[in-house]
Amino acid sequence: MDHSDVAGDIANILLTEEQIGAKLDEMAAQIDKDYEGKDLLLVGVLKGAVMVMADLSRRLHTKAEMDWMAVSSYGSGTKSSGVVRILKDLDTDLTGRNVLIVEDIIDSGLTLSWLVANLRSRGPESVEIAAALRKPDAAKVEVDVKYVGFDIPTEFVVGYGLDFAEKYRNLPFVATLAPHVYS
Ligand SMILES: O=P(O)(O)OC[C@H]1O[C@H](OP(=O)(O)OP(=O)(O)O)[C@H](O)[C@@H]1O
Ligand SMILES: Nc1nc2[nH]cnc2c(=O)[nH]1
Ligand SMILES: [Mg+2]
Repeated sequence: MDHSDVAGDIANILLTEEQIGAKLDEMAAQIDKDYEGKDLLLVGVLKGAVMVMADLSRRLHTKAEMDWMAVSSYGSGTKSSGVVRILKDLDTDLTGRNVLIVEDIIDSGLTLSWLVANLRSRGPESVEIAAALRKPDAAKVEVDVKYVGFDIPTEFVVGYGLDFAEKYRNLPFVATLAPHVYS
């Protein structure tokens, strides 16, 4: 195996591509029910949410717009700094809109609690959250999540949009990394 092959860096696969796909089917069906007859604006949080946005939005029958925000609280490390910065703001005016924030993971909850408050201050009709993953035991602030894929243990995971130092986002599954990767 050469050093560009990621297989040797994976310790444990927590969620397979099939498991993620089946869960997104359920989440999309529920969102379709809840937003029937309403306008829907999906707000993806770059960069981690790219995969879940692509896969969840393509399962919806509801007419939806998409916009993107980039906020960062992690930098290149594995711990949240608690400081959220807007790196790229929305292009869309949220006045009167039904906003559904699409996220890859809720860990401490700091990113989303900040983001929900920020978006709510812009005069939307509603703001809800859809997240593929959540770490219940890592919560530092409670975040009210309407649609959640999987609750996972408090371990640093990569794949399906989630990176370590910008790598591993392109893995189709969610996994932990082998210890040698961190040293
Ligand atoms: O609940 P929290 O502890 O706040 O963590 C969750 C956030 O951290 C990650 O983003 P990150 O800031 O690493 O940027 P990225 O999406 O570009 O990887 C992840 O994509 C969430 O947005
Ligand atoms: N890659 C990655 N980013 C995160 N951001 C918050 N929690 C995590 C995690 O477990 N993995
Ligand atoms: Mg993110």
